[in-house]
Amino acid sequence: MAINDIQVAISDDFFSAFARIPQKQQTKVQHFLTKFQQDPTASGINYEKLHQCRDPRIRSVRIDQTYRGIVLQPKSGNVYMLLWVDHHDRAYEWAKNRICDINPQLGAVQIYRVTEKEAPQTPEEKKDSAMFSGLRDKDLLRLGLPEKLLGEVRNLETQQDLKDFKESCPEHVYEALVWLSQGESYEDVLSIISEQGIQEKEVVDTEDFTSALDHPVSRHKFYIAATEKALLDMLHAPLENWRTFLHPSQRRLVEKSWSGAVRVLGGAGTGKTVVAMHRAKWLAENMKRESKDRILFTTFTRNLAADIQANLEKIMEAEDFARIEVVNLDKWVVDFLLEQGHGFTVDYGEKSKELWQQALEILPPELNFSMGFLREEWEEVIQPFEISDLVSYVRTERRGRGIALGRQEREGLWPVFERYMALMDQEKIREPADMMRDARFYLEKDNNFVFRHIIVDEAQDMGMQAFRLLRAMVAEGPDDLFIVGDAHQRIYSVHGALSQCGIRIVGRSTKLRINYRTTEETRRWAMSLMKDVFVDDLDEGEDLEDGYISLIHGTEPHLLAAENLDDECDAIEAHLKMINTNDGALNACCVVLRTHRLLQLYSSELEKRGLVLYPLLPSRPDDRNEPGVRIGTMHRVKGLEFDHMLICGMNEDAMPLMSHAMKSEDPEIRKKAEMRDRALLFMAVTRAKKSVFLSGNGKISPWLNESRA
Ligand SMILES: Nc1ncnc2c1ncn2[C@@H]1O[C@H](COP(=O)(O)OP(=O)(O)OP(=O)(O)O)[C@@H](O)[C@H]1O
Repeated sequence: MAINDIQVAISDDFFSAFARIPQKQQTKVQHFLTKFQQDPTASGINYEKLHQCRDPRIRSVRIDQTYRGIVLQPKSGNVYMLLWVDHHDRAYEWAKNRICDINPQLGAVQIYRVTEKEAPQTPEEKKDSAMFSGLRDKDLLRLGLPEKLLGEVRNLETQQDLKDFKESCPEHVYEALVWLSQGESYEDVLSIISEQGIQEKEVVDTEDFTSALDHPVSRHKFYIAATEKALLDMLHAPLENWRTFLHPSQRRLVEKSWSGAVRVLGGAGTGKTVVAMHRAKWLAENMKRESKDRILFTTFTRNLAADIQANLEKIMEAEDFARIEVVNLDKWVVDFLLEQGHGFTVDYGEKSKELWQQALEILPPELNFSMGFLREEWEEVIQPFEISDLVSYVRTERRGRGIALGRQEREGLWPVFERYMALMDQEKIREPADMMRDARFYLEKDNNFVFRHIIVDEAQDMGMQAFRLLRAMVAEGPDDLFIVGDAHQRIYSVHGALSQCGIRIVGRSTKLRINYRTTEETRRWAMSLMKDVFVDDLDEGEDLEDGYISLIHGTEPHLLAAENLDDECDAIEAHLKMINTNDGALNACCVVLRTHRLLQLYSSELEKRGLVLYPLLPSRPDDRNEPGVRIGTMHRVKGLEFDHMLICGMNEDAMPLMSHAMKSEDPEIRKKAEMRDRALLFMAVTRAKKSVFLSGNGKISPWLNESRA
């Protein structure tokens, strides 16, 4: 808010237009905005009425001789809205058919475009072939459709018509139309949007822009700078809309006090990380200044934690940011245990294989179980349920195991597990899950709640020990835990249901549904991979795939089955060259392979063809200023995004990978291993913003075949 209670609201379109004008004019716009924000009524600001403009409130303002800003000046009140900036002619053209008003049903500010000649608006006139012929005018208006667009909506017949209409339509109405066009019922769409705080109001003052700007839909569109500095920072920041323009469904989750732990599900690219970051910011900003409480923002992977830390620092004041610790959970545990004098080091599998071999020496010969089976029993039963003696082992239900074990077999197996534990003690090492358990014991012993709030990203990859530890790190109460995740992308851990770990989310569970990253074509292809499989909801229920949409469109994923490796690599090279010609920037392309062996093979093949490659390494962040096609294993791209994804080497033995788990005697373990690879492919595909290319050679992956059928 500037002086004299004058409000200057700036639309997201204005920022996009600003980013496109030359630097010289950008500087002039900044000078103009500083003046404008101080006093939009100053005599130096020349408001000019546009004669051909459909909206009588729209004016142009002079930036310099050739550039103009487009402003809305309501008849009454102290609100000024900046809508666009451009070269004189283009600015006038933009403004000509634009209308900015308050929707009489919802009370939100909307910007939309009417056609030169509005379609005839005979009430209830409907074509049978029209997409929304089943709905009455009043139903459409209830969704917030501006009355002036009713005729156009009545004329929409195909998906393409709907796509073309996107530019004219307010975004939240377009979302509702897309849901309807995908077969969601009108009632379901109403309930999705009312969940976002978008509801019909009984009384709306269509001249009260001050109140209307507070509506969640308006806040998704307009930015009100609190200070001059905030405005200038906003102009200087690269244009990343998520920093400011949260979708109503996202804002609702961020700015709310919850009575306990919250779970947020959402498909790939629906902004879970964005929401989690804004949640941390909101919590920090709403703490009492003198409070010593701390917030933990934790993730599964180290790289993501580093990214989030850098992003939070950009969007927060230093004083608030200082209250937040951003760290991946493994690292927090290691540091915490070190402080406690725990004396064990974490082993990520380097030493444990040898210890298993030693432990296996005492397995009675009549029990013919492989090392793989024993390790699975350890990871799926002993470790998560913290079994520490034979009596408990014999009594355990062994959920999720496909091979039954009788009492005698368990009695025979138990000494092997005991020996493995003793060897670990002797070597002073612990597996990551055991480190988590030990950390929890320390916390529980001292009743030590280290944090006031905890935010968890990538929760699908946290196992039971992680959830139990998180529960012990924060006292149960309002806003204690905020957990976001998507089990479609579980590529590491054994599933730990929240409720089994003491985390109660009943009545505080919600879903993000709009995909901001991938195209609708990619989203659907990825979803088809999960068509007939059970995907959990991080708890004991199922995450149904209904109700997700993407508002961006592109090409269908390109699938290629080559005769041999040479042909496949030639096709990859040709595809990359085509992208380079059409879209530039090879550094926004990423090639991924299932294994390190395949990564080496394809890297050398592609280099032979003269392509410059930039390997993705765990030790360094991806620096997009460096040239080269990005290349890495599929696991390496978790949490990242690229314009174009190329998923190569999709052969029968690579996807799903014929790993130990896939060869397990236990059908449940095979099923889980296959599911992990499906999730891995799902995750890799959904890293793409613009296009996806999938290729294999010889006998190709059944997943490429299935989707080609
Ligand atoms: N409100 C928003 N406005 C604009 N862009 C957004 C918004 N929310 C999210 N995005 C963008 O969408 C993309 C995906 O966001 P994010 O990484 O938070 O999603 P996610 O659900 O965590 O994804 P995944 O689970 O696939 O890793 C990012 O490019 C982000 O900047």
